[in-house]
Amino acid sequence: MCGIVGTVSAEPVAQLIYDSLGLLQHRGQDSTGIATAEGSVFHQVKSKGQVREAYRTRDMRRLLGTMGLGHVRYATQGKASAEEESQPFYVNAPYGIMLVHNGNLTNVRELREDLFGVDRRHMNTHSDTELLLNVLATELQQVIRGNQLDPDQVFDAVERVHERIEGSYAVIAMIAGYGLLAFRDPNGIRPLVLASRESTLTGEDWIVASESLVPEASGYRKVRDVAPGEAVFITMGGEMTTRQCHPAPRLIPCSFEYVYLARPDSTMNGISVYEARLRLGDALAKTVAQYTPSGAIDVVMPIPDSARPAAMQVAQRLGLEYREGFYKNRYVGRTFIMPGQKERTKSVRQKLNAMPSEFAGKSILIVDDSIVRGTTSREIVEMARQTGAARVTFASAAPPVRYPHVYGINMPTRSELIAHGRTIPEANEALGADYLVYQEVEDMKSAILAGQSTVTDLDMSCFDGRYVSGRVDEEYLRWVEETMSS
Ligand SMILES: O=P(O)(O)OC[C@H]1O[C@H](OP(=O)(O)OP(=O)(O)O)[C@H](O)[C@@H]1O
Ligand SMILES: NC(=O)CC[C@H](N)C(=O)O
Ligand SMILES: [Mg+2]
Repeated sequence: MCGIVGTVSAEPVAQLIYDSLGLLQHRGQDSTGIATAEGSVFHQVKSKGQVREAYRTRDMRRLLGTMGLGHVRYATQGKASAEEESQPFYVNAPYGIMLVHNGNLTNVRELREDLFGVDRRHMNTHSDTELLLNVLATELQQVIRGNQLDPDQVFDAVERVHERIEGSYAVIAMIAGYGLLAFRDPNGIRPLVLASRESTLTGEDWIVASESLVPEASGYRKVRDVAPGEAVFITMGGEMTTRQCHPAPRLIPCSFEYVYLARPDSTMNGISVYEARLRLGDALAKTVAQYTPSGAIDVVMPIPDSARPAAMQVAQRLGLEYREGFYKNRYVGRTFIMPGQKERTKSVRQKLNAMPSEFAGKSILIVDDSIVRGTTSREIVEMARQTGAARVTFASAAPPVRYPHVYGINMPTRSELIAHGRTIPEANEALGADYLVYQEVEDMKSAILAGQSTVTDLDMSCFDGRYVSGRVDEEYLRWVEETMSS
């Protein structure tokens, strides 16, 4: 997933970007970077790890300027540990462009060939973001007319970028001396919001970010979600222009944002993430009641953090007690987005501890938002048993994850997914619970989409194997499996 933010302001922006990245930390923990523009000079600081440890005071002092952008990375291509793949990426022509990207491109093989063979561009990393930046630079170079770059030329370039790249992308880029560009893929898979606040110098200060909680926390007013296919250009003087740059945009956002990725206090595409999670709990309660014998559950327990809203609703709907039996160490980050299975498994035990008094002799319904590799659930079931639970039922507020996610979440290999090629009883054998209940795919969709009409479809490819963009077929999935290790 990754978190991105960009801003044009009347005041220095480094601190605002740093604070925003802290708020987006849940979207990526591998590396982080900030770039600012002081006139037409870029300043940049990048570092491995999380935001709080990444920037020193002397780094912040160097980040001068009133336009800037930032990134927290959760790698989907290349290596999480590769410093040269951390973002932002920079290219010096035309003008000088600095770019951050949330998403994952699916036609990287063709892009790499064309960029080298036709455009004569050298790629120095395995990152798809480097490809994206070079496509943008090539297309911008093609459309430049006259001495001054204007928003129309920038939008023409984005139109051409949409024609060349496939997959998911929410992008923010700075063009040196000109302004800030933001655009979203024509399926609106990854999120991007636009917000502003009054400013004495420029009229308005602008911010674009992955999630709405970012501008809200800094006193900005959300203007709207950037539309699928749309591009926004904000000059360094604060003048904002937008244009739809795709002939047939559709809004098919990633369902996994609502299930797990996004913070619950964000609203995405008009849907409150928290409320969607509550509704996922309502729907799950019905399925739990259907598949478990009556009297089989004494208490409902969430796996902190992401499962709390759903678990609360399950308890309420089933008229059962809600208890917090797992204590979460707040200093350990998210497990699922860590690179490497060894680290993920170790982290579950460091992160969660079961309190025996909540388990001894009880029949527990453990609720999680999703089961992907089964790293968390396997450990949790074992911990519950070790602490004396009489019976363990496990329920997932998302359906079985049976297919790779190719749009920005690092689950590329089918064999690592606990539900791939397995029936639910077979998956449960691997988990070791007494009962295993999954949300139904259609129930998930109705729960997320309920009560609004802006979004009518969702990317649910990791649950149903239907990929909404580009050519994602068996051959491509095999190639990803061969080239990516997680
Ligand atoms: O089946 P798995 O491969 O273990 O993946 C699923 C688990 O990973 C996530 O938790 P994570 O610890 O990343 O974040 P959270 O604290 O927000 O729940 C998610 O909430 C599930 O608990
Ligand atoms: N999760 C993301 O959005 C990743 C962005 C990009 N594909 C990278 O690997 O850096
Ligand atoms: Mg979790």
